[in-house]
Amino acid sequence: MIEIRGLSKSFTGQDGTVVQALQDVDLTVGENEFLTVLGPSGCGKTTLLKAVAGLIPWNDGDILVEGTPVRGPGPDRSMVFQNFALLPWATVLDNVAFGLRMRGVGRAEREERARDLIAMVGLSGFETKRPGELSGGMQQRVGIARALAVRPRVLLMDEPFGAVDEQTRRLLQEELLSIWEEHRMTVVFITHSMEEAVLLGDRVVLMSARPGRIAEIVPVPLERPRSNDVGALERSSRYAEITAYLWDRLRDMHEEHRPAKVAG
Ligand SMILES: Nc1ncnc2c1ncn2[C@@H]1O[C@H](COP(=O)(O)OP(=O)(O)OP(=O)(O)O)[C@@H](O)[C@H]1O
Repeated sequence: MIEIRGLSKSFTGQDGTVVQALQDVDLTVGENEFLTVLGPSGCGKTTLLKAVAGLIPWNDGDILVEGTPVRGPGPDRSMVFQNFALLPWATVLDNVAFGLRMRGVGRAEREERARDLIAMVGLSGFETKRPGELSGGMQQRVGIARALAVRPRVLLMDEPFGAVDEQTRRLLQEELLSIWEEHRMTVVFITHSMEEAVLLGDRVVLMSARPGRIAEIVPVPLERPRSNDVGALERSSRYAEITAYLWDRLRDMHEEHRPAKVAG
């Protein structure tokens, strides 16, 4: 579904220093797979996602989505950002319908589709509100509805639940799981939370510190559907085993990058 081959990306800062954000990344994401990505801060997770979204150019390598090389953004891919990135002056309805409007979908159809999506994310009744009038969790629901409005084959999520409280995060995780269970699409989901990575993912990609590479891919053989009893899943021994393994691996990766102690 998504094939990333030999992807490298560097940034040149204003002072001329070059930061190698990604180096030789190979990754294949399966059709309708839910892939979660974990890695230390600054290892290039967002850069990887933006490249797949077609939002930034890269130096080397190829990205193919359903066999077609990525050359820029497209209706087959939608992105959900951590900071919601909604239009502050537009209503919930207009925010959700925005992508459809850009694609020339007529008003009646886009509003109908937007209303359905608003209902799907539990925001019926808030159509005429503006983002500033909503809580963080509600704003992220709008972000998700907006991303889904164009019926993408690929949903790219950059730490979407990082800015909301724990309870809201849990609700959003369950909602996302149930939307994905019903509508199936390929999801690449970045998170800083090991628990979240395991709870949601079919596989967890561990990225190493800069320059970002794929350190390991850990399968998550937990049963699906998972949305109906996330609590039971978290209490299972298999869940505990996988999260413990990820902890160990991330600790090892951290140790590898710690400067060696000087003797004496
Ligand atoms: N536009 C840019 N210009 C210069 N450097 C950049 C730019 N975008 C990212 N970088 C650098 O590239 C590296 C990777 O950044 P990226 O945001 O992809 O990391 P990340 O893994 O998503 O981090 P975090 O987990 O903290 O969000 C970082 O060192 C960052 O400073």
